[in-house]
Amino acid sequence: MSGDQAPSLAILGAGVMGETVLSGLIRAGWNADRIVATDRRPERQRDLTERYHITMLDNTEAAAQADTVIVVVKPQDMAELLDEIAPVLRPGTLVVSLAAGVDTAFMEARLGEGIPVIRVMPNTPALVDEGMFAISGGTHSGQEHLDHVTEILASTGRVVTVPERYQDAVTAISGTGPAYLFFVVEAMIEAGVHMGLPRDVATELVVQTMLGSAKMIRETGEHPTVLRERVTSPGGTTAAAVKVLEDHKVRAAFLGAIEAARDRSRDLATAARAAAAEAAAAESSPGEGAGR
Ligand SMILES: NC(=O)C1=CN([C@@H]2O[C@H](COP(=O)(O)OP(=O)(O)OC[C@H]3O[C@@H](n4cnc5c(N)ncnc54)[C@H](OP(=O)(O)O)[C@@H]3O)[C@@H](O)[C@H]2O)C=CC1
Ligand SMILES: O=C(O)[C@@H]1CCC=N1
Repeated sequence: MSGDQAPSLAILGAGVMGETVLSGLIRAGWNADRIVATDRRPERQRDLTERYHITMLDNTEAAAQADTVIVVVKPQDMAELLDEIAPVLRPGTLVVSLAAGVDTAFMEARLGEGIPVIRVMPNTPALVDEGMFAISGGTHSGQEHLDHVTEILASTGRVVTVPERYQDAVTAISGTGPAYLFFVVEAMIEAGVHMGLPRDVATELVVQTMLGSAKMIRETGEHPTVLRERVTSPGGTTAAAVKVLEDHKVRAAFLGAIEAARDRSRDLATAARAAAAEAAAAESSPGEGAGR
């Protein structure tokens, strides 16, 4: 472990999700001088420094100093980033990936023997401390690593440990899930506006209804079908609405959409491996165009 003064956590690739984690740590009381981050674009680096008072470094400087390195680049950029930091990691440094599709075997193969890795699927509601994180350990990680990552992430949401084989489905449900719910909210607001409600009134009605319904599911512990049935008066408005949703096969559309997300998560693993193979080919024959 590094000394008291050294940064103990590095966030490599501070885009949307990297900043979500970063802001959560700061809100949870982490001292900004214990966090370093990286990003490719200088204007983004300046912006993050101004807003969070953290130090922006390059990837190797950050990875060499931190006890825990969180990698949050797109799956296709992961091979290049892991190859860049592998030589500078100190033994025992924990590497945590938040990328969809990138499995622990892929990370371990690039980082080398003995580097513990954890795969996490986060979601953006962590920005308001209501995130959902599912974490899985790799071959060289133990319970202490899972506990450490749980402690870091728990400040911004709930954390569950799952077998890694569930991660593509998790990605489709909770990682991608906020987008489905935002989509439903958008559609309901537009319906309100279509029927003549002022947009701000429609938004207030829909957002509070979404929040209240989520809270009701959690706090009553009742099955959603039971809660829906309680809203559905015989011959009433809800029955009329649900019939239209069933006629349009909305339930089947959700199943299809979520399966598509799960399949895309699997494809991203293939894409990450293809990007790695392409980079290796370019490295071994630099004269043929794609060499760095
Ligand atoms: N957004 C979400 O809701 C969720 C995202 N994730 C995962 O998080 C990861 C990031 O997604 P997201 O935050 O949305 O994407 P972003 O594009 O917003 O963030 C990635 C950031 O990393 C930067 N970057 C890329 N390569 C490097 C590098 N080699 N060194 C330093 N910085 C680099 C990018 O810079 P540049 O813009 O120049 O490319 C960008 O700022 C993905 O793997 C995704 O699967 C997981 C769950 C939810
Ligand atoms: O769309 C994506 O690929 C990322 C992963 C889960 C949510 N956003």
